[in-house]
Amino acid sequence: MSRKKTLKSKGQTSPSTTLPAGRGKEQEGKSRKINSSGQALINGVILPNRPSLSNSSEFYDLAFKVMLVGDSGVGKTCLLVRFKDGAFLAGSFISTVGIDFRNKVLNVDDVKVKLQIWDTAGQERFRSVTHAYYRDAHALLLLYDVTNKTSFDNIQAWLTEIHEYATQDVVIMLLGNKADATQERAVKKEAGEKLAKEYGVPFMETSAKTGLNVELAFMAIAKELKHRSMKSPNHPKFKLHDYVNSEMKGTGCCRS
Ligand SMILES: Nc1nc2c(ncn2[C@@H]2O[C@H](COP(=O)(O)OP(=O)(O)OP(=O)(O)O)[C@@H](O)[C@H]2O)c(=O)[nH]1
Ligand SMILES: [Mg+2]
Repeated sequence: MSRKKTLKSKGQTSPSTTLPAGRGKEQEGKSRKINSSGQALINGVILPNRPSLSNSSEFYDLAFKVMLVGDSGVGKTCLLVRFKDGAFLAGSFISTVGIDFRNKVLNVDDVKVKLQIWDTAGQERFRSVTHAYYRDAHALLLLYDVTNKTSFDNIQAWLTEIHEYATQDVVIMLLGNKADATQERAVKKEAGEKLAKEYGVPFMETSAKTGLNVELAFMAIAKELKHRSMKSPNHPKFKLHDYVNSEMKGTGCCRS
């Protein structure tokens, strides 16, 4: 496999992936408009141009799109900032408007895997914007907040939405965030485990505040996507559930 330096021209596909030409169902005809600057608008929200996976100057071998989804306030933006910058956004909560993305290249068993991570707005009014991006996603990190029972109860609805808009083989992982907030905890870890088992998805508790399992969540996704795209009879099968269960740390630790 040759290591590529990415090209800057628009519309090029990555070595590992092709971008679907179409968009999510919701976007078709419904409330999609183009403004005078040529930008796409859904329900009045300006959509950022979806960057090509290869549109960066970083070296990588494989590239994938990962989406963060879940109710507003569960900690999607904080999780991404912790992963990308190793910092925690404490203080006042600034809700994401529309959608944003950050890139990070991980070294997975000597293969450079670039994750383009899309941070979506959890607020209901931006839902149609989020729908438009599901189809391009290779993996979804679905978050709830362990201090907010409603965000946990809404996971089922999120999964229904995912099954409607995302591709069939999208990798899904369930994360119970804010595991550091022991005093305010409203959802037991066992409840998260049970729900994840019901839906057959891997699960872990995370904390954007302490960094608990944050690196692991993204690394596990990167490993799974890498193994899927490099399938070869000589490589032993990667088992995402087993990897997560063996590497996961419980609350009280500060793995980052
Ligand atoms: N204690 C604790 N607080 C957290 C954690 N992650 C996020 N928060 C806090 O939760 C609030 C919401 O975090 P965000 O990351 O902005 O939430 P979001 O999911 O991006 O919300 P939307 O953009 O509206 O969808 C902020 O006040 C954060 O400081 C965590 O791991 N532990
Ligand atoms: Mg946000």
